[in-house]
Amino acid sequence: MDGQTLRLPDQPREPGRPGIVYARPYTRIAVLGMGSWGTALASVAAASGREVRLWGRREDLAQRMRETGRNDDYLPDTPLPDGIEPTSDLAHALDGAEAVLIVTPSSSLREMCGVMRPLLPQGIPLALCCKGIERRTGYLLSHAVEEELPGHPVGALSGPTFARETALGHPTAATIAFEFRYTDRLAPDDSPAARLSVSMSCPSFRPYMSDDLVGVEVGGAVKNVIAIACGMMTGAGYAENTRAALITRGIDEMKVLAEALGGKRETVTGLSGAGDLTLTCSSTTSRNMSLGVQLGEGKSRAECFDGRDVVVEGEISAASVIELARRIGVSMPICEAVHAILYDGADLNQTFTDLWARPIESEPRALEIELAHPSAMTES
Ligand SMILES: NC(=O)C1=CN([C@@H]2O[C@H](COP(=O)(O)OP(=O)(O)OC[C@H]3O[C@@H](n4cnc5c(N)ncnc54)[C@H](O)[C@@H]3O)[C@@H](O)[C@H]2O)C=CC1
Ligand SMILES: O=C(CO)COP(=O)(O)O
Repeated sequence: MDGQTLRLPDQPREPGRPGIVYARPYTRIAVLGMGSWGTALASVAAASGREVRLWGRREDLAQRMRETGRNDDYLPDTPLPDGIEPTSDLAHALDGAEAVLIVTPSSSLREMCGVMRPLLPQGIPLALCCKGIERRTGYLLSHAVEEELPGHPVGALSGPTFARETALGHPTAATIAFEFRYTDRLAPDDSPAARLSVSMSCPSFRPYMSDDLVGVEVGGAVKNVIAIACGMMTGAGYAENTRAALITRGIDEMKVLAEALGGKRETVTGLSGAGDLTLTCSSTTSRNMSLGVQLGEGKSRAECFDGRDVVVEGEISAASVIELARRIGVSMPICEAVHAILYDGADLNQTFTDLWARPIESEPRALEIELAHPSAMTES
C-alpha cells in the first residue's frame, strides 16, 4: 500500500499522509467459533457497527447466549453488545456474509474448511484468527486454507489481544494482513485488508493493515512457543532478566523464520510479533505462559489446568515450528529447548542451562562468525 492515501470514510482526506485507510466497511460478518476469542471478536465487530452472526457447534450454548446476552461458558463477565446473533446453524451464519473470521483452534482448521466448503458465498474473504503452523504439513495456516478452499482471499488477524480484555473494551490494536495479490486487481479501498480493517475498527480496537501475511502468521505461531519457554523459566524460579532475554531472542527466532519463508523482518517487530509476544510472555492470563509456569514448577501435563482440556496452541507449534525450521535449515534454539522438554522428555533445568551455554554469537545473527564458548575452549 506504499504511497497510497486512504482514509476512514467519515474523516476529511489529507493528501500527503500515506498509509491511511479509506474503505467501505462490510455490512455482515460471520464469526466461526463460539469460544473466548470468537465471542470477543464478534463483540468488536458488533461494536464497530457490523451485523454479526456468531457460529458454534453447540446449540445449547447458542440458545443460552440468545437468552442471557452473554457467553457463560467462555466469557461470563462480558455482556454481548447488540448486533450479534449466536447460532449453531452454519448455513445461516454464512448466508449473506461478506467476510468470515475463522476462530476455531488450528488443529480443527481443515475440518472447519470441509464443513464450510458447500456453504461459503463465492469468493468471500476468510480471515484466520487462530495461531499456529500445521503439524502434518508444516504449512502456514493460510496455506492449508487456500488448499482446502481455493478461490477465497485468505488473510489473518493477529496482535496483543487477550479475549476477555478485548471483550471488556480495554483498548488494543491488531494487524490484519492479506497478501498483495488479493489487492492488485482491486481499487485499494476494495482490498479485503482495507475493508476488514475498517469493519473491525471501534473506539477500543484499532486494526493496522499489512500485506505481509507470512510475517504475521509466523509471529502468531512462534510467540506461543516462546511464551511456554518464558513460563517454564519463571516456574522454575528464574527472574525478570531471564524473561526479557528470552523475549528478545524470541523475536530474533521469529525474524529468521519469517524471512526464510518469504516474510519481512520488520513485520515481526510489529503488533502480531513483538506486540503479541510481549503480552503473552508477561502474564499467566496466557494459557501458553501458564502451561510453561506449571511445567516449570514441576507439575505433570495432566495436572496442569486441573486436568481440563484447554487450547494451548504453543504445544502443537513447538513441534510444527521445529519440524519446519529443521527442514529449511533455520536455527531456533529457544523453540528447540521447548520442543526437547515437551516431546523428548528432556530435563527442564538442564535444557535451559545448555541453552545459555551455547557458542557465543553476534547480535544480530551473523552466521559466519561463531566464537567458541569459554567452557568449550578450556576443554581442548
Ligand atoms: N483467547 C484468546 O485470548 C485468543 C485466542 N486466539 C486464538 O484463537 C483460537 C481459538 O482460541 P480460543 O477462542 O481462545 O479457544 P476456546 O477454547 O475459548 O474456544 C475454542 C472454540 O472452538 C470450538 N471448536 C473446537 N474444535 C472445533 C471444531 N472442530 N469445529 C468447530 N468448533 C470447534 C470449541 O467448541 C470452542 O467453542 C486459538 O488459535 C487461539 O490461539 C487468538 C487471540 C486471542
Ligand atoms: O494469543 C493470545 C493473545 O494475543 C492468547 O494467548 P494464549 O493462547 O496463550 O492464552
